[in-house]
Amino acid sequence: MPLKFPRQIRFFTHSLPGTHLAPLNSGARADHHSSSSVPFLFRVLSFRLHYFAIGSRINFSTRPNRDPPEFERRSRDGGEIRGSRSLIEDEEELSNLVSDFRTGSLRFRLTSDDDDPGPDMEDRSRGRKQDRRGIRNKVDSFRDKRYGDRENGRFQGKSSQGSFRGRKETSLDSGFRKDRDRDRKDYNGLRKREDFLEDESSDEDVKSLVMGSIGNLLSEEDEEEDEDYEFLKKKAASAFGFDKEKVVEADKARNADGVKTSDSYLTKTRFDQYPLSPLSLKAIKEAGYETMTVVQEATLPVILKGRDVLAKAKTGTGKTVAFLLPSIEVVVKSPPTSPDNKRPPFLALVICPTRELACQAATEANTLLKYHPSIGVQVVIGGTRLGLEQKRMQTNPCQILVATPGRLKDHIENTPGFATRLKGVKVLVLDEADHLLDMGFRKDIERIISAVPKERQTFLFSATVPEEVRQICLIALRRDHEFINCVHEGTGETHQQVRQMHMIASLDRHFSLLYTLLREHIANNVDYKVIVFCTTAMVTKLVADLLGELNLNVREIHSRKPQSYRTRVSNEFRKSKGLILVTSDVSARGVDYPDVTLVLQVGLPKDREQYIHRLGRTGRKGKEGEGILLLAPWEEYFVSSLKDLPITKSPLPSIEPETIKKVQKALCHVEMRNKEAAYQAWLGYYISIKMIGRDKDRLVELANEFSRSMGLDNPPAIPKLILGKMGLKNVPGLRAK
Ligand SMILES: Nc1ncnc2c1ncn2[C@@H]1O[C@H](COP(=O)(O)OP(=O)(O)OP(=O)(O)O)[C@@H](O)[C@H]1O
Repeated sequence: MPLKFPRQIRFFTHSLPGTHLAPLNSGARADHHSSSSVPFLFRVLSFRLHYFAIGSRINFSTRPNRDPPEFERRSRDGGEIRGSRSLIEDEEELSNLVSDFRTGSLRFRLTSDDDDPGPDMEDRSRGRKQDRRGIRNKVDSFRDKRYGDRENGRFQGKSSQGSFRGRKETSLDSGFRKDRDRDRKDYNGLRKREDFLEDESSDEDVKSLVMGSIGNLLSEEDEEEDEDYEFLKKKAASAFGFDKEKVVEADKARNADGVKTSDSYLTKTRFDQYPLSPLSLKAIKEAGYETMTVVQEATLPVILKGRDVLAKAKTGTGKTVAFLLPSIEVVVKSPPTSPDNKRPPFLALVICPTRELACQAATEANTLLKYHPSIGVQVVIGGTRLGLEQKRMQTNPCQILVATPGRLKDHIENTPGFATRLKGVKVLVLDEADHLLDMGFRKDIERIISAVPKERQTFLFSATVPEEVRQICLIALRRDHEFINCVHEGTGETHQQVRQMHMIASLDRHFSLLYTLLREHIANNVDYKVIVFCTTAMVTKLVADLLGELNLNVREIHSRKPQSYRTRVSNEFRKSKGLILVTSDVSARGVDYPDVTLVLQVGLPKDREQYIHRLGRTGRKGKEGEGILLLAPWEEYFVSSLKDLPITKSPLPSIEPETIKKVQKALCHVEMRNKEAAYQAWLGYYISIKMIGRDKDRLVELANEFSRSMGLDNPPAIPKLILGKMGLKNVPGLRAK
């Protein structure tokens, strides 16, 4: 039975609540963390799509607000999936559909308007109206089915009060609108992203295919449905009794008092003004932390009261200490476990998105624990042998565990006694929460949340809080959690003391330009310390090789390097000056390299958040810094997503003919196989970017431009199998082997 899954599936978004059905008080926590009780729908919703359609048509849509580039306009065809069922009836089916998207196992055919014009506009509009009615009924019946039994209990009243009231409503609505306006972000949640891919998989191409295909599906703009969308949002909120977060705008409050400026990261509040353990205070002092940073001052009192917290604060402003310090307090206050206990409980669990970040958090924890000899920290991360970690955890019992999600899940499933130890968790921290919740980690996080007790305190910290995070709050945080926003509205999420520029140059000039910019920076900064971000691991390798050939002092970090190497280089870069680190997004978030003078981003960052986090490697702790984003003309559209940030277009520095020759010569020395790998990875990356990847012919033209920029007359041949996986079979301009 044929089923058409055309373009317009629209999901509910953040406004749907999950488990937060009870008024919260300290004694009524038990329900609030159950991931199992979270309807699947909410997890689907977290993809930030709006679910409208029922009947025989399921439509996907995002709402792009920018004019697409020329080549995109040409191919604004959307895409249609044909499947074999005609109705998504319930959560399970929806779940299957989405997990099929995730795994790419769903077999679908993309058709263009040319080969299948679909219904005319009038029909579509009629269809939509029916769909809207359908979804209204769906919301009602979903609520009744799931929560009918609670209507007479604590849930009752919440729905009648509604949740979109007063300031909270305004804040959420405007935030939501802003988010909708960022069209690509609306389906970012559906794409496994590069840094995750790099960390977790070697098969970038397959995943790129999945990303690209999904991107194609989520392309249609449809402004007509605003009204219904609003209706549904309110209806859903009312149906599920969703309370909005409390927004504590720390900077704003202080500005009003005239005490400090929005960009000052330190406050006058001392740590000893709070009831912290004297041993922690001693360690804090020794670490050189005299007063609290803004985020520490804003979150500590709330956390010490026992509340869950979602905190947003700019990069490099001390979020790690902000969540570790109160976590340590919880451990200090817990009764000691018997030394005979073979499986002593973990009391605090910190989850970080990358290995580097996990190691860094553990190091900070050890600094704060200096005078708590009885409290131990362990790190479990990918890239090391599971068995070694198992042994380490057995021989060095610890109360604080810092982990990356994938490896943590591995231990839950494979390490005897591990799950039991997790049952002791009193504090759960999700660091860089938004990144953790990128689709690739979402399932792991859900699994982890279901493995720790419901009765616990939870903190989510990040410099960026997109919609996905708000949705995961529903399953991770208690309903009475506070959203502490330390980013003063209007200042943007980046630091004022970091000068941001973007430059637009054709691809063939990128390498020479990069070299020129680095040379200039080095000449002007004796203690230069530069991070160059590249789009993929293999492009990173290529750029590092090239800069090395040009005799610059370069190190590289990306997922294709062994973990031991990554750790060594990371430590070296942390301590050094006069060094350039060329890296993929594995270094984009959270990594605390002091005194970075310049962050140079070459090519399109995967999204606005990633741009902000990458830039955040400079200007830390109130220091000055500089950021340059180098794009090709066809990537310039991305800059509009940064329009609220103080980034300006910079003229291009002149490139000496000598420089061009030197770079060309250096390129000749870069190994051919590295160029081939970079070319393939480049294609894989850009095919996942909707604005670029969906016009395959144009994409290949651009890839071949990239190939020429590496000094190749002919683009490298790509194995047929990979071309097939990338959906690029028979695209003119490609060479197959
Ligand atoms: N109260 C404090 N006083 C001075 N320095 C501090 C204080 N708290 C933390 N720091 C230092 O500030 C630096 C940045 O902290 P951290 O890495 O936690 O920032 P972050 O906000 O998590 O950044 P990102 O968003 O990039 O992850 C670290 O070197 C840390 O040791």
